[in-house]
Amino acid sequence: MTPAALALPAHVTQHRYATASEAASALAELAARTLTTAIDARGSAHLYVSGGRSPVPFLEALSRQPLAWQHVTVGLVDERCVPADDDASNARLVRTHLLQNAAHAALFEPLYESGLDAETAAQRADTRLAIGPRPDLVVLGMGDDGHTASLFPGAPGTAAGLDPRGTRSVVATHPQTVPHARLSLTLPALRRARTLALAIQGEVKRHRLESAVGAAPETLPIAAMLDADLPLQLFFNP
Ligand SMILES: O=C(O)[C@H](O)[C@@H](O)[C@H](O)[C@H](O)COP(=O)(O)O
Repeated sequence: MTPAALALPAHVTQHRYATASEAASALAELAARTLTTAIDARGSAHLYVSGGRSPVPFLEALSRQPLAWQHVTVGLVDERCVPADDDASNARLVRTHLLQNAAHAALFEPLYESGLDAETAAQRADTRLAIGPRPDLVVLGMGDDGHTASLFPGAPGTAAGLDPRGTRSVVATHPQTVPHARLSLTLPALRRARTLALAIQGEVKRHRLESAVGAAPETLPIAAMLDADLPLQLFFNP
């Protein structure tokens, strides 16, 4: 049964599904359409994905989508400051679950350079992204605490990352609730996306997202992504 609509503003387009598998397939189809449209229009496409546990079905479904993957560059919205072969690495997650099947032909741009401290790595990534093209699709997740990318409530670095007038594309954050320093795309960088999607699951996240409407981004960073001038494609399953 399709879940009830979430109490969100009208500019949030809601795609609600009974199961994680259905939601993942639908998001993968949106991604394939978006990337193909970008390639047809500009000859290339740039996709930025999130890490964590819940994106795996989406990444696996997207890897099987038949499109001109050789013209697609895949990036990360955030990363843990760990070696690329660490279980916690989002680069490892993407290499394992997305860069396979048809999508093996895509170009991958990691965010973190192993061995660097978080601040130096953030500056290096910022330099790269600052001159990069607009993302065609950014796919965000959200933690139970309302963090998105690696912009965690109250964490050192998050305020700089949420500054709508900030000039950085990438910041280092140091959340106390997770074991590793992080790199995160900033709000201005995320808002450059031509298409922005958010995929969440379960009632805890449903209520956290609904409570973010009108909330201060410092307390609930996901609130910054609910601005009226930022169309958002929400994918939800219980
Ligand atoms: O590196 C990360 O952990 C993600 O980018 C992060 O922002 C994620 O989207 C949320 O933590 C939700 O994670 P789950 O989907 O595993 O709940």
